[in-house]
Amino acid sequence: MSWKASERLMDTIRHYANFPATGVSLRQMVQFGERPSVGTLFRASQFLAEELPIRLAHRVEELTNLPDGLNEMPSVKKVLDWYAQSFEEITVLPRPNLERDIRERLLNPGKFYNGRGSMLSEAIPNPSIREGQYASAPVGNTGMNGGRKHQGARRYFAMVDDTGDWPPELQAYNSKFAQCLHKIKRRHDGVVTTMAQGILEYKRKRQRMQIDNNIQSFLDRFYMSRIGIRMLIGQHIALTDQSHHRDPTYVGIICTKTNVRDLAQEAIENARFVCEDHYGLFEAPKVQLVCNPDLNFMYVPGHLSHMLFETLKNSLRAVVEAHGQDKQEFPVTKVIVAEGREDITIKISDEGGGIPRSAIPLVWTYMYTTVDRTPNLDPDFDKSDFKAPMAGFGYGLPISRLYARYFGGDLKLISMEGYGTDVYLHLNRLSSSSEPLQ
Ligand SMILES: Nc1ncnc2c1ncn2[C@@H]1O[C@H](COP(=O)(O)OP(=O)(O)OP(=O)(O)O)[C@@H](O)[C@H]1O
Repeated sequence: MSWKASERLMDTIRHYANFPATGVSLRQMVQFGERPSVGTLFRASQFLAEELPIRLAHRVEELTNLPDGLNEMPSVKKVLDWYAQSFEEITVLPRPNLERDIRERLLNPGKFYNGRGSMLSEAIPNPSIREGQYASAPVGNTGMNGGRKHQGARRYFAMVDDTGDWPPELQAYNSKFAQCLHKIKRRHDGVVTTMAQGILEYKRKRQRMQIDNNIQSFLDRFYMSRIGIRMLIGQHIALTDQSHHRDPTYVGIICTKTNVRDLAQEAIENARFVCEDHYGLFEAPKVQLVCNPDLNFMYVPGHLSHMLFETLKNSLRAVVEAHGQDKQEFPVTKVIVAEGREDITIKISDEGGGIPRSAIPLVWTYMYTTVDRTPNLDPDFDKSDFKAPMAGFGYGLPISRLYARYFGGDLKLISMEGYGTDVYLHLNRLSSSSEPLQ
């Protein structure tokens, strides 16, 4: 790979990094409906063609300025190059030249659509975070009163009329743009593993056991931003690709009727399977699930599966290790799902001996694990987004908490040392809260 960012590109990146990211809510993401029109998709592409470079630019800036030589680690540089290259690909993609009336139609959809054009439910602040907790750069420092004005002009969703007679350039641009996003998504598949590798390189070089608070909060911001970028990209690709017959409960990758019991059951089976496999058990410890079978809500099934699988794996591991692999019977882990007006809460209770209180803050740090041997980190090992290339890296809990917070939920852990652990996964069902990026 000989790609290298030019000085000019870095200048453009610095310019984009002056603008704040615009958070989008789950509710806004589903407003597209099952089959958005060419015009609507084009508007969304235009939003993303500015928003994604802004988000990527913030990451490049942060990676460039990482303290204490962390920015010099080969794997960190590799990640930085991916971000810069993706930034370039989006910003150089030629936009179509549109006739005036088409531009009018796109910009003032209301006029053509019985006044229902650009309706948009506003995103409310994310309740799970302190203001600015995952924000990229000091906002306010945007010069030319840039940020705000710029932000107001851009909307993620605008319903544009669906008469079908859009010029072919629009359709062509939409599919080029989606292809470009697809390529970028694939390029970034290995970011978590490669970044983890970079942190390992740093820890070895500096002979550090743990990472400090600065680096911890950088990683939180970095991975949170990655969740958002991939969410927007994944959503856009899925919305554009209307070739196959889709499930009507899906809008992009969001399922408007995510069935909690089915997903939990599947996560339990997967975690038990991994546990049997890992410890060579005839039968993994049992898990009891208490959940209303009709409980559905709007969510991204991939995110929920990921969080459940990670926490269940932890519980099963703790149970087996606390009671000994040679046991015939283990205490049952309980998964209780409660349905409130605001939240759906999933409690995972195990009798795996708990965690000492002094170690609780550590479980949220990256790279904290009680697995003796961290597995070999080959960035190509498993590039799938959700499955567990991280086994034994200590990424399970902190990343799951980011997923929960991303849509206004949270992940909490309470332990009784000597007995077991309760993990509470709160999922916000109002879903109008913004991505926690501002
Ligand atoms: N239910 C639990 N009971 C006891 N200890 C736990 C439990 N959940 C997590 N831990 C402790 O917290 C540590 C960190 O958990 P985390 O899920 O972040 O990483 P990991 O399981 O070690 O590796 P990974 O999840 O990345 O494969 C674990 O190594 C374990 O010591």
